[in-house]
Amino acid sequence: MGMTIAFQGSLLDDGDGVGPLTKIERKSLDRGAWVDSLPGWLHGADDLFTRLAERVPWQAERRRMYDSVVEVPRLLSFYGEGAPLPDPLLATARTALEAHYQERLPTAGLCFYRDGRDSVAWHGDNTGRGAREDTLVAIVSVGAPRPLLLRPRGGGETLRFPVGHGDLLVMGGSCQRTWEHAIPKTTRPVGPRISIQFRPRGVR
Ligand SMILES: O=C(O)CCC(=O)C(=O)O
Ligand SMILES: [Fe+2]
Repeated sequence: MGMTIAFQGSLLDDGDGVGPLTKIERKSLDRGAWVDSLPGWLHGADDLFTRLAERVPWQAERRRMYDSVVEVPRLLSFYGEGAPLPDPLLATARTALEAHYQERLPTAGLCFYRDGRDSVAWHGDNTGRGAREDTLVAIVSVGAPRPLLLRPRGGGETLRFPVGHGDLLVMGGSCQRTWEHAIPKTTRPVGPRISIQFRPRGVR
């Protein structure tokens, strides 16, 4: 906690930085899952969007689906353990999250949703130990908001969290095993959004 206060002070000077995580709100979901959310957590989010859009080596990926090869409907970039993050503000965000949750979050996955045709289908981040253990996935969003949807695996009410412009959303507990999340496609005109997912070792 002392750490949180220390870097807040040092970052307020130039407008960039993160707010106090003490204001985060937890919503308990059933089956041992929870979601923490803090809108507008990251200051300077719009400039960060511009920097990331320009500087990150974005990749279009193709995946095999049955007999055909399909383009993944978003651009991706992955910063594995030890890889320097593409922006100092992301390093600040990670340090704050690690201090708050008392857990190392050494990998960062970045997704670029260019427009409403880009999306991510229903899934849990349960490759690796997320398949069996409780995990934490912290998502920082910059650019235009898109709804992140959450629903219990096997059916149930869908929850909707609009995320963009510096919002923080953290999925925890059993969330990756017992719930699924998605960013649905939309035909409405929407601006581009970049999502940064911080994860513990062995979670993907
Ligand atoms: O764009 C997001 O915030 C979600 C991305 C996601 O679920 C994933 O990459 O696993
Ligand atoms: Fe995910």
